[in-house]
Amino acid sequence: MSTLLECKDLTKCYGKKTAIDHINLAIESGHIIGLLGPNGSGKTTLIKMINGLLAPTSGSIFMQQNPIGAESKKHISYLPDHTYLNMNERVRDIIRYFSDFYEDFDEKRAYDMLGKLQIDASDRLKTMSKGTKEKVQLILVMSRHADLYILDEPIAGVDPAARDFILNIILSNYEPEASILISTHLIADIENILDEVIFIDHGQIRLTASVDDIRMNNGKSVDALFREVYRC
Ligand SMILES: Nc1ncnc2c1ncn2[C@@H]1O[C@H](COP(=O)(O)OP(=O)(O)OP(=O)(O)O)[C@@H](O)[C@H]1O
Repeated sequence: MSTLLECKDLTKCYGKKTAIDHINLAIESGHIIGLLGPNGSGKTTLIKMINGLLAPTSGSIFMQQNPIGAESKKHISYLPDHTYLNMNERVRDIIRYFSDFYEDFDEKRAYDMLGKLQIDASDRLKTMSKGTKEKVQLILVMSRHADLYILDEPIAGVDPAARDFILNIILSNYEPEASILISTHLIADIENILDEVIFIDHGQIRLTASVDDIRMNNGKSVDALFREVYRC
């Protein structure tokens, strides 16, 4: 096990608003980590900085000892909270673009997952339901052989019956040495696949713990602990 990602004294301000407040964080390889926090706690801001889409106000981020940049992007597969795909495209054409763009993209894996979810690769995105579009985007992201997968709300639009199936697809399509950082409000649905959680609040880390420790020490599920910690 080695450190994949490190945030050192990381801060992001939007004008006078501090969205991320002097965060220190390390993500080890081979773990599935839930990034959990209430609305506006800073999850998406943190994720965007890790993906090089926002510049920190101060502090630094290192991916495999390198600062965030072109090299780190080769090793991070990112599912954003909003789609960036062209809705007019057919799935098979998008797969071809991804295959051309990312050296680590595995077309066979993408078609296997599409088949399991009975999604027709000749369909255009704009003809699909919101949940199916989300499944396609998740498949694209999980079809890369990345070292770190960052999923911002991966199952929000997927119906409850399909969620377990999607989670299994996530689990069966990443290498044991890779890590997955998942931001979600659907904690109860996802906590069974998590190894660790990070609770974030007002841009600060409130708790980092293994899911087993939470269950043993608190006698609670992660969902129950979250509701207790963040009770309004
Ligand atoms: N572009 C922006 N300009 C100004 N303030 C912003 C901007 N983006 C986010 N913020 C503020 O930064 C804080 C953190 O927002 P962020 O979107 O990172 O939270 P989040 O935890 O992802 O929220 P949610 O769970 O609702 O998606 C919030 O107070 C938000 O209003």
